[in-house]
Amino acid sequence: MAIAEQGTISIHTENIFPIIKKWLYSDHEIFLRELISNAVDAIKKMRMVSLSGEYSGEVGEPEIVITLDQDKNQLSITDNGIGMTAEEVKKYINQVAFSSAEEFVEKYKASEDQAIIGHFGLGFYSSFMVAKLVEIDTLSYQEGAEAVHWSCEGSTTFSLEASERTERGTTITLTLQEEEKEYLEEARIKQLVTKYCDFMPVPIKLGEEQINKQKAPWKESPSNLTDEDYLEFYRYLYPFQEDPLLWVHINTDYPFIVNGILYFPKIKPDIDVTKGQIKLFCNQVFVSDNCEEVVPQFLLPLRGVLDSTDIPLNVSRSFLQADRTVRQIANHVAKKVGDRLKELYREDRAKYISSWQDLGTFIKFGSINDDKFKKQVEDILIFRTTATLGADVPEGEGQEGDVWGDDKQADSYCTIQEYLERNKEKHENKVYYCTDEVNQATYVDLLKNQGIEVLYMDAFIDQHFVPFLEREYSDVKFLRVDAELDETLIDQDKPAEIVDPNTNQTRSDMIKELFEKSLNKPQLTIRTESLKGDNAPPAMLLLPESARRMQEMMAMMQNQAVQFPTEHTLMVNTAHPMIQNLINLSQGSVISGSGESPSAALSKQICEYVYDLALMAQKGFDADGMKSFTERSNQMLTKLTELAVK
Ligand SMILES: Nc1ncnc2c1ncn2[C@@H]1O[C@H](COP(=O)(O)OP(=O)(O)OP(=O)(O)O)[C@@H](O)[C@H]1O
Repeated sequence: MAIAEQGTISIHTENIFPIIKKWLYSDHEIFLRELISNAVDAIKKMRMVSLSGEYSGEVGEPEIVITLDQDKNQLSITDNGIGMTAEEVKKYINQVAFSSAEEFVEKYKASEDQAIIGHFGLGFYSSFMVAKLVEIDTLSYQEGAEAVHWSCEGSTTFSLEASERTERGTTITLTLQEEEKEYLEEARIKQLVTKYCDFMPVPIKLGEEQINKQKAPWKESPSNLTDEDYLEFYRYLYPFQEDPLLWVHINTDYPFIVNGILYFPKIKPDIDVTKGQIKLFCNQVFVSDNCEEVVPQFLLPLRGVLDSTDIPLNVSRSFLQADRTVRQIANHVAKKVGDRLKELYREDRAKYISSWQDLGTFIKFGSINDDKFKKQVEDILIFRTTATLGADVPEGEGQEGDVWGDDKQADSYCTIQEYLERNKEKHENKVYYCTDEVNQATYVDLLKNQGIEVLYMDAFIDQHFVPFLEREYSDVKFLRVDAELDETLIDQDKPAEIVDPNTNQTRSDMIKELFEKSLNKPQLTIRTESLKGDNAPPAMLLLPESARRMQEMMAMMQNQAVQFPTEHTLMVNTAHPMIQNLINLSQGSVISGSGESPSAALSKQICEYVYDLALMAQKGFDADGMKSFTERSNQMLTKLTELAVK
């Protein structure tokens, strides 16, 4: 079809009112935030005009007063700001979406701390979400200005007339709709002022009483704040919570403006890392608790306040995420957080270490999630080690409850790089780690006694962090202490002694066979080695790293507890005197009638017992295992006592 007509689609203002009323903001309560923001702006503008010398009269103490009139069903907000002339009312109020803020700021070139809140020229109209009648009573600061009264009942018609007002400033009076009467309750208004306007820089009064805190600590210079000030602010924002570990004060005005105080709380295991607790402000006006779009995910466990006029807050979430400035701000905040951690590491190592349990979770989570952050913190990512590296903590500084315990003996911590460097000669590109200090104690001891250093990776997050480290250090092998025997633990020099000339069997072969027969578990691999060191146990279980990981992964995917791997190795220490005795015992010549000799039966029982003990060192027993272990123990003790009394 040929184009018959072209034109411009016209929008009628009549259509705009219902939209404002219904959909401008889904939350009706924010009308109060908008009107108070306008009042604060008017007061700031007055100060600016006065500073510019354009106004020489008294500015007076700034204040905003909220009045509630139950009888008239009215809520009003009065400020002693700049006021408006009839011309300004026509220009700024009648023309919806024509904000004077840009124009004003351009004219007076506002300094940063005087920044104006309003930008869009729609905030005022949000009052129609709750009011059936809105009135403005205003007198401009300008010489010779006449007070005016504007009123509108939520249609496109308004009336503008002269007013009796004699005081400079503006009063906005809302006659509330029937279903919005909650805004006549003092408690509701106080709650809203605390939520949105608590830190606005002008006293807000309900009658005689000031109901906002007014001071915004994040706008202060850090040098003016003491530790107690920071803690007090935290307790105010998050009452009944444990004090934070540390904080970072962000004060940036180039290339974007962002102020804030972020706190590191103690991290609870049940913390929801998808929900942020940082409060977003725009020019000291509370905007939202949803900081998920503005700060990188790994920073979500942090708490506190971020305030920026450069975050476009009236836009959709997806737009926010894609916004370049927002991304820059997010990166900047992350960098500041990293810097603060590095500063603590440098300047107060003892505190860093004593807070490591919480900071570590955060730093590891951040490293996994953000490459830039990882690079920033990799030199301060530490692990507790079995090596004694000299005191990280000066003598006498240990406190009860600190990681180095009551005996003031500091645990040592080091980075992966330091570990690798230090152990290069002994075992290049291998990291031995322990995930459970209690259950893996035997293995850790064995390695420690042979001078092999072990790192503790026993934090909740380490299960995910070890695979991450493996990707990072691709040529390094990470071995859990029970995964493999290090060559240095094995006495290689012991000659394979042939003890049975008929079969050519060595002692090791015989031990292996004895255990295989006695235990009769096809999935269990028996391995024999002669271990160095007097304290080496008679036997221990080895869980191959890859099989164990696979099991852990499956358990995680199915949301089940990790099962003990059925495929494992019982490593029998042929150098242990008990194992050596066992061979002699199994070959014992006592034959009693038909069947097994008593000594062979006893050696079988001891084999089972040795396996029990090795299992117990790893994971403990289930109910059946415990029962047979107790039975076996009692039988063995009975035999021992029989021997003793003979
Ligand atoms: N209490 C007041 N005193 C003086 N001028 C006011 C007052 N309230 C509103 N105005 C004027 O009306 C204009 C429009 O206000 P409105 O709240 O609609 O938009 P805004 O504050 O500029 O932007 P936003 O939509 O972000 O709130 C303001 O820019 C200001 O010039």
